[in-house]
This record gives sequence, structure tokens and C-alpha cells, in this order.
Amino acid sequence: MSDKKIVVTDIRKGFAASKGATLPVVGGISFTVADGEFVAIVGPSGCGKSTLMNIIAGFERPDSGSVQVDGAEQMGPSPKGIVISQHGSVFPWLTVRQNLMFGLNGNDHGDKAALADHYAAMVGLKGFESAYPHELSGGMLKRAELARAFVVKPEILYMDEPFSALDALMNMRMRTELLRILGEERHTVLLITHDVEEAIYMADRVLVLSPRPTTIQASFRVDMPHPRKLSSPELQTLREAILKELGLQA
Ligand SMILES: Nc1ncnc2c1ncn2[C@@H]1O[C@H](COP(=O)(O)OP(=O)(O)OP(=O)(O)O)[C@@H](O)[C@H]1O
Repeated sequence: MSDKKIVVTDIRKGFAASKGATLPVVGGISFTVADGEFVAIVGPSGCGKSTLMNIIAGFERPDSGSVQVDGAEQMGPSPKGIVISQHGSVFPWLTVRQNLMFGLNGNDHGDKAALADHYAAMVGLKGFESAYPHELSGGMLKRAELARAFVVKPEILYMDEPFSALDALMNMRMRTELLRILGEERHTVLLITHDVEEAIYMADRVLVLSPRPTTIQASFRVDMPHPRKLSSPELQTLREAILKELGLQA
């Protein structure tokens, strides 16, 4: 089996603008993601990160170029991948357990409920299985979403600013939570973030995108074991290098 999970080849995408003009958004992007690799993508605001992610996850078609997952062309959203975005995806009218059971196949209610409860416990929601989303705090809701993604055992997690709505402390906790789960269950992860520290804390590789029409401006490998210390000289040097690429003062 090939080690390449996702192969992105020369993707280009523009959107119709006023007076028949086209706004070029993605300007030719190629990269590969290895099986089990965690790749973070950072870039300036509005450069086209979400557009790129939507194309790779199969929700949007590129004007040209291709995305292959496990060697097959991605023609639409696939059950191999699941998206976690800042908007959230839990159903407000279902309890935590019902939300987690929603995407599960099979007819055995007991099996599905047990699996749902296992994943609820995994993200620290034991005791809240029967709670409705409005009864949870923002951080608990985010954990419920993580559990909802993991319970279906996706091979690929597409994460678009998943924790950006959370406060700094909860954001840190969620990063740790995510890394802990990834330590137990191997997944391939593509993470879009505006937060350079979030990227270097979690990812194996960080791609820095240019302003629109976006291309890959630089790529950094983060060769450090977990748990990482953001204050370590290596990560600080890396952080400064990435901020410099983004045109920001370190
Ligand atoms: N469906 C669409 N139709 C027209 N224009 C779009 C569409 N989707 C995105 N755009 C435009 O493409 C550009 C890139 O948007 P996108 O959301 O991909 O950027 P982003 O890097 O994720 O932004 P942010 O950092 O603000 O989250 C923006 O100028 C946006 O207005």
C-alpha cells in the first residue's frame, strides 16, 4: 500500500466576481500527505485556506488540478474523511449520546449506545451522555464534536479552525485532548489555522500559504516528539521563521 494518503496536484480555483470577472483564489497548489501524518496549513486572512480545504475534502470542485485519496480521485465528500469546523456540527435537538450514535451504521441500538458512551468518556463527557447541546459549555460542546468525529473512525480528519471560537485556556486543553486521542488512534489530519503556535504544537509539518491567489510559500517540518513545549528554543525559532514568512514581526 502506498504511504501517500492524500495527493494534491496543481489545484486552481477562482470565483465569479462582479462584471463577469473572476477572482482567482487558489493559484496552483501541490502537496502530499502521508498516511497518519498531521499537516497544518497557515496563511493570511482571506487567502483561500477554507476554499482549499473544501476542495481537498471533496465539497468543492477545483477549476483544474486533482485530489487523490488512497490513489483514487476525490469526486465528492467521502466517508473516509470527516470535517470539523468552527461552526460546529452537533444537532441541537439530539442528546450527546444521540449525536454520537447518529453517524453509526448497524441495527444494534445497544452496541451503538455503548460505542457512543465510550467516545463521550474519551473526551471527558462521562455523565453528560443524556445532556442536550444547550446544556453544555462551549468547551464541552467542542469536545462533543470531537467525539462525534472520532466515533465514526474516519481515516482523515479535516479541521478548519476547529477551536478558534474557544478562549485561550480551552483552546490549549482541546489541543492536548486532540493529541491524546491521536496518540491512541492513528488518523491522518489536515488542520487549517490562523494560529502559528497551534500549528507547531500539534503538526508534523506546517505549510505556509501566500496571499491570494494562494500558493505554498514555504513548508516546515516539525521534527519534535510530543508533548512539545512551546517555549523550547527549537519551537520558538520555528515560530519566528513562520511568522517571518507571513510578514509578521516575531
Ligand atoms: N463561494 C464563494 N463565492 C465567491 N467568493 C468566494 C466563495 N468562497 C470564498 N470566496 C472568496 O474567496 C476568498 C478566500 O476565501 P476563504 O474563505 O477560502 O479564505 P480563508 O483563507 O479561509 O479566509 P479566513 O482566513 O478569513 O478564514 C475570499 O475573498 C472569499 O470572499
